[in-house]
Amino acid sequence: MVLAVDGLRMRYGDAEVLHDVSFSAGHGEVVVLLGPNGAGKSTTIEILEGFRLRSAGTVEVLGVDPAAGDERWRSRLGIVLQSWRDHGNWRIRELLHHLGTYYAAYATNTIERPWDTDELLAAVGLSSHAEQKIKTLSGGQRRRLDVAIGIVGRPEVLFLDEPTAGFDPEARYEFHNLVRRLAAEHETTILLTTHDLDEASKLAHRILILNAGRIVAAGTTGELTALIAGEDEVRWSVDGQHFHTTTPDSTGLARDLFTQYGASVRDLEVRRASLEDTYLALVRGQEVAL
Ligand SMILES: Nc1ncnc2c1ncn2[C@@H]1O[C@H](COP(=O)(O)OP(=O)(O)OP(=O)(O)O)[C@@H](O)[C@H]1O
Repeated sequence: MVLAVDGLRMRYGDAEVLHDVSFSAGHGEVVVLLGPNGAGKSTTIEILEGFRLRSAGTVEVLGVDPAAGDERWRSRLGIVLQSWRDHGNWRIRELLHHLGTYYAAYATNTIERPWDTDELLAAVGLSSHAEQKIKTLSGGQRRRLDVAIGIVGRPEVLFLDEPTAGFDPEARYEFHNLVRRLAAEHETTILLTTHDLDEASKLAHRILILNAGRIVAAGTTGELTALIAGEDEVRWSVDGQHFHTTTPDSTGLARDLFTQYGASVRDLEVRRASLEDTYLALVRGQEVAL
């Protein structure tokens, strides 16, 4: 296992913010941590990065306890924090090149380090800004640079804390492709936090829903959606009259409609219970068939 977390607990003073969190992830797996503000996502990720010391439980990242990770171990991780602002006067290409030199000593027979600067600029869509000073970038461009800084050392594990906050739809789409590529071609294990359910659905091999410091559900989008034994919403029209109902068997309803009204059935629309329904039910503490 690349990530192995068992019985993780975290306390800030008297407040226990993580209670018995356990999960694992293998090579090339994309795991998404979803949860409301204050659920403990950043705390979890910061403990795995070795930035915070846990109160209890066992944690291993690439077989090493993050509390005891050395430089070689750190060189195998990529980290994109929620936000950091510095290096404003550096130019984009210079900074990436400079940061990359740190990783050269940690290249292996199978992993070439660092990532070639021009290839990296192209991968994050910053080629045309390479000579600009960082302080002149827009918010979304700055976030792309954060991602580039996170992956310049060709990490085996990548931690991304809300990486797409501020991205426009095209940047988000390209970023999703990049994440898939890193996982599929480079076998990078990725732990990502987001508030965007659509993003979680698109990227995750597995979603962990964290609420008030506990994992309240884990699984694929399909598995999580199935937890809500929801009724589908069905809309249609016949001869210009619009209808709307809910049913647990939308396929059967559609079959009956076509048998009865044939080609007069128009505008048929079925909305299945979504990840959003499950998520909202879980974080509002409603009963869900776990
Ligand atoms: N340094 C700290 N000292 C005390 N409490 C903290 C500290 N850092 C975080 N907390 C508390 O721990 C809890 C979890 O915070 P965390 O930042 O991990 O949540 P999150 O899920 O990442 O939230 P968000 O979605 O808002 O980023 C919150 O209640 C927060 O107030």
